[in-house]
Amino acid sequence: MANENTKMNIHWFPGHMAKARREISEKIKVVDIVIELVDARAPYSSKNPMINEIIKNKPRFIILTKKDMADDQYTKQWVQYYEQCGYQAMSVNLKNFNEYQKIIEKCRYVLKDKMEKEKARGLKPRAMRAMVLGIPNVGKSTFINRLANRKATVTGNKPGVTKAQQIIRVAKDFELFDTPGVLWPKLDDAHVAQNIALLGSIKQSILPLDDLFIAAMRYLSLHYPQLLKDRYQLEIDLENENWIVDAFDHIAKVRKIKPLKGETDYDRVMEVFFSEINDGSIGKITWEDLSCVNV
Ligand SMILES: Nc1nc2c(ncn2[C@@H]2O[C@H](COP(=O)(O)OP(=O)(O)OP(=O)(O)O)[C@@H](O)[C@H]2O)c(=O)[nH]1
Repeated sequence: MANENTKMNIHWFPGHMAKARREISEKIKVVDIVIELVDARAPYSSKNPMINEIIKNKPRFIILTKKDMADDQYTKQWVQYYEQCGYQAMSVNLKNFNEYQKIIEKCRYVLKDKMEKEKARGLKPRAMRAMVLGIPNVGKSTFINRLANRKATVTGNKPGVTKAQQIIRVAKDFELFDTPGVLWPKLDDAHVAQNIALLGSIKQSILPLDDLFIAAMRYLSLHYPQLLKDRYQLEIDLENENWIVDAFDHIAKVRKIKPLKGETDYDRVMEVFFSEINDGSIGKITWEDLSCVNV
């Protein structure tokens, strides 16, 4: 995920949020369906907290990306949950996904009534129009590029849309904004900030790294002890008050990290650990279950 690191520099200030919101609110007027991307490894934390207010009551299709890096069991539960909430939902690995027709078909299904009503009112038949939204790093560009498949024709600016935005036609009856709406995560919530730092959607270093390390280790020891055992031959006993120091020392030993001035090189241990979390080499991990939606 080396190229992800270059993308983690977004700092959201109130001005940025207001601008993003304004831009999306403007575009949304000419959109029939919103395709919202969230990261399957933390579907709640990778959602924008104000999405409902921003997109109002537009039909929504929620796509959980990076399912190849998430826990399949949790992913299934999250997809079911969104379906129960009345949305279309699907999990994908965008690196190996070629069923974009399926996505277009689902959009057609959702918009069938609307399009038929327009036809019955004598309006000229037109293509459905979609817009992709999501917080940084969830796969928006990958999704748009693949869906557009480069062959897409640029249909140009439409009335009511600012100049820089282009709408591309990706099927006879399906159009898409060529740039995604970038939304902010709920960074004032410590649980969310930690999760999205672990996903690589914000710079890990904007949080106290040792807190992030402790939270991640605690979570893994409770939910994925086998992954820690397989990757680092590490078994954590949270009852032991020294568990975190032991974990640092153990990983340093297993990864042959040289001591610094006679002490475990804690920074290097964290660097190794976070990079293995980011590139998925520790295993398929989901950082939150459905219990967080009631928070
Ligand atoms: N393993 C895996 N990687 C993915 C998937 N989808 C996207 N990626 C990777 O995630 C990184 C971010 O993807 P982008 O498409 O640039 O994400 P974005 O949402 O446009 O990011 P911003 O431009 O920061 O808003 C890239 O390295 C992609 O290759 C997926 O389903 N699985």
